[in-house]
Amino acid sequence: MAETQALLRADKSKNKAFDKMLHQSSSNSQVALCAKSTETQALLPADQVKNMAFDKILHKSSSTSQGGLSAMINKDNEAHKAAVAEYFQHWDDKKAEDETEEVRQSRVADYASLTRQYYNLATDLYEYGWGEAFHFCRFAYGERFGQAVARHEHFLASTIGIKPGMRVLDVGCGVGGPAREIVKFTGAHVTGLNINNYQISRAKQYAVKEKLTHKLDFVQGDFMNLPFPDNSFDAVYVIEATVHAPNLESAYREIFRVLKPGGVFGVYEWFMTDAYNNDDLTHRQIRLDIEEGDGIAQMLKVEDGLAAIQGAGFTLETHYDLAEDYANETSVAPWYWPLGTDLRYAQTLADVFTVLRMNRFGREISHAFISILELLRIAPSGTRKTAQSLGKAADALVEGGKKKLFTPMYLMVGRKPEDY
Ligand SMILES: CC(C)=CCC[C@@H](C)[C@H]1CC[C@H]2C3=C(CC[C@]12C)[C@@]1(C)CC[C@H](O)C[C@@H]1CC3
Repeated sequence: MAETQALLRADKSKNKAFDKMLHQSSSNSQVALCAKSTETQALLPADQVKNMAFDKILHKSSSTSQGGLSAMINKDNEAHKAAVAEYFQHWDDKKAEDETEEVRQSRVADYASLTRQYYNLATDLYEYGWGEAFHFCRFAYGERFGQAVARHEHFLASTIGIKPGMRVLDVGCGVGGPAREIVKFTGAHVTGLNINNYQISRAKQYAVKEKLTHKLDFVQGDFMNLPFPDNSFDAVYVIEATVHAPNLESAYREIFRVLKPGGVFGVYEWFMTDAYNNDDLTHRQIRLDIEEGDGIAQMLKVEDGLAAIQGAGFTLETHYDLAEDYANETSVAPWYWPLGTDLRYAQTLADVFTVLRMNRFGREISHAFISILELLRIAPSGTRKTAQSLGKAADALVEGGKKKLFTPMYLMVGRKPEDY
């Protein structure tokens, strides 16, 4: 029964990258083998099996690599090329001035493969440049980069009241950096969910390495169709992930469904602010560059998010923009500073070196190096294009942050009514 339902729910859309590869790649027989390897896979929807096989071939053994750079060069070239083509078809030659609703809707319709392929391409660069927690944060006086990142996670965990013994869901868990930190900080059990197979396999490995497997599970799945029964979790959190949703209210409604009555949901959401004007071409270009370089089909405004969380059934308990904290509270640097050019915000000497892998200067050097690796065929085809697109997004994030058009940390806390 459950199997039939899973098959009925299967996304019928074709995985173009996989099909292209099947015809081009030297690893065809490997693809076929992977696609029908285990009994478990026979129970999964066909497209999910295909995606798993594709991702396995693309990443080869790089999911066990130590760091981003060595993982980056250990890829199947044909599969990487196919992933780049599938991802960038949505943005190549698309300019802000001639953006139409139709173009945006075609991205939205393809959100699942768009998000999956984005993280197939960007994960190693993220790990190399930023670390294992894929989100922004606020910075306090004298606080190291890593400390600030962890504090952002602690803040959400304590705001939604995560306690030892609770069962918690992390939606869009990346490679599990925040989930590991929240387990250590609270003693709760955390299940991480992610659409990208590669991120899930890395998250599982880090959990083993840090001896946390008794407190952590990682499950591959789409947050638009959560693979959990109703009323499963005491708390759910999202850190900068549901911006990939094709429909935010439906994503939040799934979270509402899996939460127990009285359970709490906390999210740091990416939004364009009230200051954003879509008729202003400069504003629109900033939004488009962020969307392209961050794998986002369509970014919404704060007002849409507030309507979505309440429309999903939550009682909204708290909402405000943590980015505003820089102006009036305890932060000494804006959230976007590590991507910019101003090294004076560094709180420790170590941060100067950390930030050199992320900021404008460091990016220019590392992206030139990556281009050489691709020319020498050490890095797979399309690595340079991906790095350039991430760089463009970084500039747009800084610009959007400076102009207060965009925030990556709009906090919303909602509760599922006790009597639901
Ligand atoms: C995409 C979403 C919803 C969240 C991720 C937020 C951030 C962790 C990333 C947004 C832009 C990313 C860039 C990098 C790391 C991760 C982000 C800050 C790099 C610094 C990684 C190293 C590359 O050489 C340059 C990247 C620029 C963008």
